[in-house]
Amino acid sequence: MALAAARRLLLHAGSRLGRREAVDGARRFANKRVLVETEGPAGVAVMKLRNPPVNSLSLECLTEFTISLEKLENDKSIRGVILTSECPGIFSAGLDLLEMYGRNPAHYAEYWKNVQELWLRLYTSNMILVSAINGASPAGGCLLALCCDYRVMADNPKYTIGLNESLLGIVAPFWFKDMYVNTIGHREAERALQLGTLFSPAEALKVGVVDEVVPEDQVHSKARSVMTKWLAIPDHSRQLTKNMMRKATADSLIKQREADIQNFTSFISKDSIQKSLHMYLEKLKQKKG
Ligand SMILES: CCCCCCCCCCCC/C=C/CC(=O)SCCNC(=O)CCNC(=O)[C@H](O)C(C)(C)COP(=O)(O)OP(=O)(O)OC[C@H]1O[C@@H](n2cnc3c(N)ncnc32)[C@H](O)[C@@H]1OP(=O)(O)O
Repeated sequence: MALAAARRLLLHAGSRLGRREAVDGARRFANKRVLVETEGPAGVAVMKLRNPPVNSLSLECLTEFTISLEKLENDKSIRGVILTSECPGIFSAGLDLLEMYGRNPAHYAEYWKNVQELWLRLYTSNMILVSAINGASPAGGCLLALCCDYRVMADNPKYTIGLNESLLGIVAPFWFKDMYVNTIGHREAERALQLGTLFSPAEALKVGVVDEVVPEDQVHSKARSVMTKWLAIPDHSRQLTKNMMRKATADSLIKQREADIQNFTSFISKDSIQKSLHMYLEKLKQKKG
């Protein structure tokens, strides 16, 4: 209930801001953790995640992300979205570990429902989505990128991307796995999921996790030029084709959303899984020295 009210408030606040900030034909609206600007080719919005330090997908961040996407979907003048990050060196650290650790089952269920919601919206969006991956992109960060129609990654060996859940002692759910298989094929996905591989940009390009790797200062211009190419395709034929390619994968989650929430909740509540997450969080802390 509280979340629904927050959602209504944010939608309202976002539209007021959108009107107030219209300058020279460029428009912007912002929630606290997501900034949306329309700039560059007509009909294109740039969506920037800004949830420092690492753009982890907290419940608030997921909610704001979903609302921003909903607003763009409802704006018939927008045909494409470039998804990127405002946090230096980080695209997104993925799901917020603190939402999955030390909470109660009701919280886990609420969190997972919102993860599902964002994924379904992104993966089945009628808009053209291009990701400009300008930093590290593990797990849920990689998931965001995989939802896009095209992925451009910065050529910086410090940035890695992949579904690394197994390294945390957790398991990527079937719909993460399905999308990985759809993108890189069964054998590569099987190996990368078991090993929790985080690919360098060059490796990611080789296996097909990303479509293009460019010098860091060209990620945004390349994403824009890719977008221009995709915009040249008639929307109706592109959208029907996208739907044909993605519907079965999305439907398999839609058919069992409740069961998936229950699976997640009981899995993440297990003592052994909480212990693994605790150890992983400690490791992240120790890394700082
Ligand atoms: C058949 C039965 C199966 C049943 C299955 C059921 C289904 C179960 C499904 C369960 C699956 C759940 C899916 C999860 C997907 C995820 O996305 S999990 C998250 C994975 N993310 C990561 O592993 C990233 C971890 N972070 C990093 O590697 C690094 O932080 C970074 C490379 C992103 C950035 O490095 P750096 O710039 O050096 O920053 P740090 O000092 O490491 O971090 C700063 C600060 O942020 C905290 N932090 C980092 N990541 C996260 C995160 N994901 N969530 C929350 N917080 C994070 C980090 O701890 C630091 O905090 P402090 O400053 O120390 O407080």
